[in-house]
Amino acid sequence: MARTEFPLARAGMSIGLLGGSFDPAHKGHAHITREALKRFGLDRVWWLVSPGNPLKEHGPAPLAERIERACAVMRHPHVDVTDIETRLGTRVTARTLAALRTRYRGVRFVWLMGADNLAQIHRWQDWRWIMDHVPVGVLARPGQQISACMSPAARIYRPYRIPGSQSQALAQAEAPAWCFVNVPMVDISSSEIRAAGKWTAAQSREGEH
Ligand SMILES: Nc1ncnc2c1ncn2[C@@H]1O[C@H](COP(=O)(O)OP(=O)(O)OP(=O)(O)O)[C@@H](O)[C@H]1O
Ligand SMILES: O=C(O)c1ccc[n+]([C@@H]2O[C@H](COP(=O)([O-])O)[C@@H](O)[C@H]2O)c1
Repeated sequence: MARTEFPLARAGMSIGLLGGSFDPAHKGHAHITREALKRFGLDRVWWLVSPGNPLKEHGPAPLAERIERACAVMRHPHVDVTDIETRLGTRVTARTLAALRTRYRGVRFVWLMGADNLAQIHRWQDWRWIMDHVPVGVLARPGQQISACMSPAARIYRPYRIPGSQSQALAQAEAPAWCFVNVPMVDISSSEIRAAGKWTAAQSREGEH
């Protein structure tokens, strides 16, 4: 369900944060969210529907539109679709994470992302702060395996990698800690949907390709 305020969370809970443009949300997002809940033993996942990726030149569709679609795509009792970054007034992930850690003392946050973002994270603002302060869960994405595993972030933080077989330990681990899980993959992207010029309900439902 969509949150119109900051979600509640108790100290000790582990919450995965999936940030994204969600322009639009699709079944790949829903799929990695379900896998992350299982593989990283998370209590909840919050989708952070971004006001706009700091590295993308063109702004996304209006936030309300993207949130509405995200809510249609992701229906799960342990997942919240949120506009937290707009409420915090930040679109830079390191700032978002710092603000959430202050606001939710005692909550264990895990940053979630697809393998394509592990390949690029070294271009994000204060990316080393993210890696040094928040456990990171990376989910396989078609065609991204090699670039992710050879990336600067993967190389620099190799000593802190938790094997996929121990993924349940990630949320309780002290950062730096990251884990790549080789989950079954769903080959779909928002850019592909935008290029096709339409969004259909079938693109949102898991199991339909
Ligand atoms: N099919 C997928 N498999 C694995 N991870 C995915 C998939 N689609 C999106 N993600 C991840 O979800 C997060 C949000 O993705 P985003 O909203 O940018 O969707 P996208 O499909 O990558 O969009 P675009 O094509 O516009 O770049 C990112 O961490 C991204 O890596
Ligand atoms: O903080 C940054 O510099 C930064 C640069 C690029 C992307 N991000 C975040 O990465 C997440 C995925 O972005 P996107 O547009 O690929 O869905 C989203 O939460 C963005 O805010 C963050």
